[in-house]
Amino acid sequence: MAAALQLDRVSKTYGAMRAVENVSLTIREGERVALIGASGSGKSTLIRLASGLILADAQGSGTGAVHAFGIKVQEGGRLESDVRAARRNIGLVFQQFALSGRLSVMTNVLVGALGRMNALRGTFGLFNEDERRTAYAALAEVGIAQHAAKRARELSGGQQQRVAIARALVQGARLVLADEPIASLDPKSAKRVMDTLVTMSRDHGIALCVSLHQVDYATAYFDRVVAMNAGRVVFDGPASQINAAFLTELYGASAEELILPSQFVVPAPPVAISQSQTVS
Ligand SMILES: Nc1ncnc2c1ncn2[C@@H]1O[C@H](COP(=O)(O)OP(=O)(O)OP(=O)(O)O)[C@@H](O)[C@H]1O
Repeated sequence: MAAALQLDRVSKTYGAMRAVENVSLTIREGERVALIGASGSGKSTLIRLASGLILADAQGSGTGAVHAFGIKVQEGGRLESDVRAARRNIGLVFQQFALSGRLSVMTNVLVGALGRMNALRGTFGLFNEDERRTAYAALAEVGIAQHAAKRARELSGGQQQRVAIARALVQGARLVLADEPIASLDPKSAKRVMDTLVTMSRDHGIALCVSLHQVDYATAYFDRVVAMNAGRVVFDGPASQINAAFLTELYGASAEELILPSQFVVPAPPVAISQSQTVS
């Protein structure tokens, strides 16, 4: 079975800055991975490389390759000519909500269906009844169907993130890459968004890779944690091995950024987000 995501010796340089250095990483179908690391460690760059939004350094054939479900995204510093085929399987959720604020919530979610529509229907946004039903069901699943007719910009940050998650569902994404999806949110909204992401992943078997500043969320919601430092993967293993001492050892002076603030209340364990629970 092809991996949901496979990065093979991928690097990215900006001028003299090695943002990502020789990273190889495999995420299996349905697997949930948290990506942690201090500011500037390369998390966002890695997610952008994985989705083909930016090109890796050219390093000769056989290196710098990214595949999603066996379909090539890029290799050797070149984007695959039919990158749309790979992107169809990849849903993206960003820190800044990446919705069209003046369009309705419903239309923003329907955008997820564009990749499967023919050019004419897509250009004019001629969504059919089936697509509208699917979009409404996705909005209901993330708990914001009641806001379907509102403009996206009228929603709170957390609600907008849930619109982006509904859009990934409508897209039929089998892998969701989320780049600091809770960084701009208050703790209650952040927890709700994390619950929604993990529930979506569980219920639909969608692989999930989420970059997070908050180590507490990484360990509470994910079995596998990948930690980055200065563009390199410096830890890839079970969340249970992550503790304050480990982080201090691993990150030295920048550990403070990663260690839980003492007043933080750890969110409910996965049992609270089991399949039987619907997101409200
Ligand atoms: N477009 C760019 N041009 C130049 N340098 C960049 C660019 N994007 C990222 N960098 C640099 O690459 C390094 C990695 O950045 P990246 O945004 O991937 O880190 P990050 O771990 O996601 O950080 P944060 O948690 O603060 O978002 C940083 O030193 C950053 O300044």
